[in-house]
Amino acid sequence: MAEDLILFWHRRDLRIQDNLGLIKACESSSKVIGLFCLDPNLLNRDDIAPVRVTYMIGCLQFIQEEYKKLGSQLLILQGEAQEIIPRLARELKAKAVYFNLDIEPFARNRDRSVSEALKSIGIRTETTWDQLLHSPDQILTQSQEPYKVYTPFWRNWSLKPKAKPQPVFSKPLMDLTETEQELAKNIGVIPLPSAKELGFIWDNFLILEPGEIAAQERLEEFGDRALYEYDEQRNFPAIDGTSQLSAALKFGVISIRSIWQKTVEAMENCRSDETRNQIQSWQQELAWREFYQHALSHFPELELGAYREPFKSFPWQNNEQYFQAWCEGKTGYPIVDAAMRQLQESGWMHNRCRMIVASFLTKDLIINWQWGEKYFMQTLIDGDLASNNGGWQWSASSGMDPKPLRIFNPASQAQKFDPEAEYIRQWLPELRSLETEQLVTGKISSRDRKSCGYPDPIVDHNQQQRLFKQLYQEQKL
Ligand SMILES: Cc1cc2nc3c(=O)[nH]c(=O)nc-3n(C[C@H](O)[C@H](O)[C@H](O)COP(=O)(O)OP(=O)(O)OC[C@H]3O[C@@H](n4cnc5c(N)ncnc54)[C@H](O)[C@@H]3O)c2cc1C
Repeated sequence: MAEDLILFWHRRDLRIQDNLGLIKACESSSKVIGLFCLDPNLLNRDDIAPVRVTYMIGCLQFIQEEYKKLGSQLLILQGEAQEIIPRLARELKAKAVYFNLDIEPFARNRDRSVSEALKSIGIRTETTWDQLLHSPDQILTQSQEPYKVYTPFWRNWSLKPKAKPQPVFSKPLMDLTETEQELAKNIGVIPLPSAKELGFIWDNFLILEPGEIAAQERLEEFGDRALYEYDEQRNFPAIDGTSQLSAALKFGVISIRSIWQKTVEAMENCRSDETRNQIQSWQQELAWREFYQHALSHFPELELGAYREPFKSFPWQNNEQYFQAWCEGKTGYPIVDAAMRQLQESGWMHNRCRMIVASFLTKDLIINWQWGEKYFMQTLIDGDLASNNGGWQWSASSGMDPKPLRIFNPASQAQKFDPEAEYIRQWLPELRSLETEQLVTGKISSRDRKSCGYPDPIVDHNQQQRLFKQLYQEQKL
């Protein structure tokens, strides 16, 4: 008897190993064909970063090769998912379409439409949670409500047992027949295009090589080295002290279970509470990722604006020239500009600096955090709705958070976290000749600024901070 044909739809799980939905599909049949949809509803948005698409295409190329090794293939479709997937499934007489669940509002609506369209033609869908250690309905307060504050969420989440990664997957699979192959072509299966062919140009380096091998190697390397000093080093942008795995996590190029397992093994090997705390500090960051995904799943309205009611009508000043200067790294505040140049040139920014530039945009320039949120999505390799929205709302004080007003002083931040100005010099080479003291305090004379071709500060931090506080009080926030 011929094997049932199952389509496995990849989305934020661009890997073969420890992919729970894919494993489930392969348990039900040997004829599993991978599928990825280049959907214009996503690719034509105005907040897509060329660096992110470049990384994603590289990861797709990688799993195409992996499917070939298993004897099957990854089909690339171009078109609206709800239209083209049911058409392909019907033409190929697929028995079912399997996929892993997502929490983003767009994805949830799309998945509903795809599932309904498939159901109407008699094709089953099977779904699995894969991108989180705990799905949103597993972590609730005693009164079965979603958490709105991180610390109690962490207490509950950290105590729950966590699944281990699945054994290495190497089951041989069957491919399409020649006739099925022809049918697929007629439906609109295309060769994998390059990012450039899709209109996204990124000619700089990528902080992480695409594909699951590179992500696993990065995890190994980080786990053997920086993990044991994470808490001490994670706030210093000049130190290579964080994993830089965020893009791999965003696209599911590595599984969250294998990442967690690395921390469990590291905990087992450590001899002191001090080292345990360093590892736990990284676990807490992984929990922030889940906290924001749970929040967006329970409160999809977060995508559209401020969580806290009074912030919905905050009188942002939205000066477009200031915004331009911020984007280009020309505010005249060295730590802010260094961070924005890191973003432009590498498509990634250190977390400490994300907090500094977000505070500067909202509290010093008094510009709506949603402008910054969008700019980050347009430029970040790891741009992710839940984490980015969460990070921006945290910085703007508009989110679910008990401590509402945070204003970072750029000079104090630089003095504390880049005391030798190494990071500033790396990303602002025009300032390399200046004294460290000048760079971290930002106290640079107009004459020195001119001779380095570096702008005067566009605003005065103390003045703007007072103005922001006044506006904040007036809103009775
Ligand atoms: C304004 C702002 C915007 C942000 N936008 C994004 C974004 O678009 N995408 C994104 O992945 N992260 C975002 N973050 C969170 C954080 O800055 C990055 O996840 C982190 O810098 C990635 O570097 P890493 O992989 O070396 O992190 P590590 O320190 O090695 O942490 C490991 C992983 O934990 C997760 N993580 C760490 N910190 C956070 C956090 N604060 N919130 C949520 N998850 C976290 C990430 O998946 C990260 O890869 C944002 C933070 C702020 C303040």
